[in-house]
Amino acid sequence: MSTPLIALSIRGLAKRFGTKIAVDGISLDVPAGSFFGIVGPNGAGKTTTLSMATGLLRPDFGTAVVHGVDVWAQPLQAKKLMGILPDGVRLFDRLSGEQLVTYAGLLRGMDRDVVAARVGELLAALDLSQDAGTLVVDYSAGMTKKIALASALIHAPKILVLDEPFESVDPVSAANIRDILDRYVATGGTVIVSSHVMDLVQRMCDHVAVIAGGRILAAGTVDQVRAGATLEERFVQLVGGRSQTEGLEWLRTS
Ligand SMILES: Nc1ncnc2c1ncn2[C@@H]1O[C@H](COP(=O)(O)OP(=O)(O)OP(=O)(O)O)[C@@H](O)[C@H]1O
Repeated sequence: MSTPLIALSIRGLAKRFGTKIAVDGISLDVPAGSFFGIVGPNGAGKTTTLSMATGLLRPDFGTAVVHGVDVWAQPLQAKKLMGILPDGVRLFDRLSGEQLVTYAGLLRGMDRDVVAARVGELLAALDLSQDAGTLVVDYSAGMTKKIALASALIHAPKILVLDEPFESVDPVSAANIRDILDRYVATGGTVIVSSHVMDLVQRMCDHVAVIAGGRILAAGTVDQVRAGATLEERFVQLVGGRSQTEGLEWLRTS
């Protein structure tokens, strides 16, 4: 069997905030054309890792290479290859949804006519056409997530890195987004998603990495990692930390 092409290669990424080690030397290969899930408990280091891997947060140590391009040594070339949906996005929210996605396309150096056509299609696919003219500051949380996703897709990148893309998104929109991502992967694109929803990751992704305490606890195909159990069962086994329900005796109404 030939070695798979690697879309994203992370080596020894580490980040400390004061005394807190958020990411403690993470190495990971994401095969090209894979749908790769990143899961882990709150505070595990997922966002910090993805931010360092996509050029948003400078690592203390380590490297990230996207399709052979070093993210920190050649940021412009690397960013052309990536579409990023960061967590807690701060958008230019005094623009309308349509203006924001158009701006994202023009920033990428795309032709104005192509941008206009794609913006229309993206807004329709994400059920935002009705609100194309509404200012993003007036969007709901789910609508904001979707318009940020549209901005990440407009230039048809080779790799998509999506931090919690389904958070706050309604089930119909989530199904539409999954269809869009499935089609993108089927045509050779690579998707990396972080999520807390194990069931979703198990159904949607072909690969997964479990992160806790800034380290990788397991990584591989979903079937390898879950090893016969459900991903949720395996996650709880690996991560531990189910808290006792003792205590909180005061939390009752009678
Ligand atoms: N800018 C920052 N300053 C200080 N500490 C930070 C900063 N960003 C993250 N941390 C800390 O680093 C650790 C990892 O945070 P991170 O946001 O990467 O976790 P996460 O896995 O994405 O969590 P969640 O699932 O809750 O979104 C946490 O302990 C967090 O408090």
